[in-house]
Amino acid sequence: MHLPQTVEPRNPGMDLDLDWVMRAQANTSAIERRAAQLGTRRSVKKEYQAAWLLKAVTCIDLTTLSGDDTAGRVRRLCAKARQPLRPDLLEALDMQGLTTGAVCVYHEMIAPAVAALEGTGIPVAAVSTGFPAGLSPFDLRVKEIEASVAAGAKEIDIVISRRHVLTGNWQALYDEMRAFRAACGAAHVKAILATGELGSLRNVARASLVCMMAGADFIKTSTGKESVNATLPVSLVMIRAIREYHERSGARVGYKPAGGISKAKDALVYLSMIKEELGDRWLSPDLFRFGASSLLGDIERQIEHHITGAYSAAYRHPMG
Ligand SMILES: O=C[C@H](O)COP(=O)(O)O
Repeated sequence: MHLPQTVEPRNPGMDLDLDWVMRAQANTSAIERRAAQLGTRRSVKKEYQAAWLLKAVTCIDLTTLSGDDTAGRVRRLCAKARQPLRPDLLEALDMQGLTTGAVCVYHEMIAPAVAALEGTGIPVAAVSTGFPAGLSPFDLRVKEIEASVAAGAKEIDIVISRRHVLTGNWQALYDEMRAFRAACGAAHVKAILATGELGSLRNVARASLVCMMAGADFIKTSTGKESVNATLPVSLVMIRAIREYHERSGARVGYKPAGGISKAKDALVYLSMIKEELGDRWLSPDLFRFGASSLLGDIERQIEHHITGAYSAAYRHPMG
């Protein structure tokens, strides 16, 4: 089964609508109640879990973002992206063409990743713009994007300037994102909001809208380096901003929770939240990704458990 990856940008953006941005609110207690409900109930019936976990695999941006990354580590990561589960599991599931959604690395690791993924259709995503703090000079941040696109990255994960959000300078955030979008050219752009540093859910809602208005193809929670990374309340706020933006503009923007997602059961919660809040169209690697360095191992263990266990006959069932 071949699962082609799509990297076409799809959000043309729009003029900054400050009234809309300022109207954006987040009812913190209602959001937290809903998040608690999502986090504690069983998200997916047991007999369907293997099918959902296979879907999760296709949506992983398999990531290494460490100071001690080497070409060898990146090649091993790419081998895992090409064949994310053990061969016997893939054969049992008849999923030999299964791949992760992308591989995500720093700029210096793009070349070995591109070489290792040649001919697979798996895109290389590069973190950029002075990741993770985003505090290097603006012109260098733009040049970094251009260099990564020239090196073969098909997706660029930029970090926004948190200070623009914290000071309510929405025009500056919009202009910055617009410039990053332009520098990406045909590459797909994901805007990392670093939500753990934005101070409030209302700021998360407003920053999400501004980045989408400026043309972000995806909005992403975190770099993985903040002290608080992806959470369910933040995800609900961002997903609802995506829905609102789609209703108003017609454009579909993707969602990427990232940072600290390492358990298969958490992946199922995210997928079920996406299904309920945005619908099935978003349950696809072109509109949903997990940014994760250590999720795949647990998914592999859980899939093995499912196909060797009592639910082995049911893994082909549609998601329900
Ligand atoms: O963008 C991806 C994140 O940096 C990955 O975070 P993680 O290492 O906590 O999975």
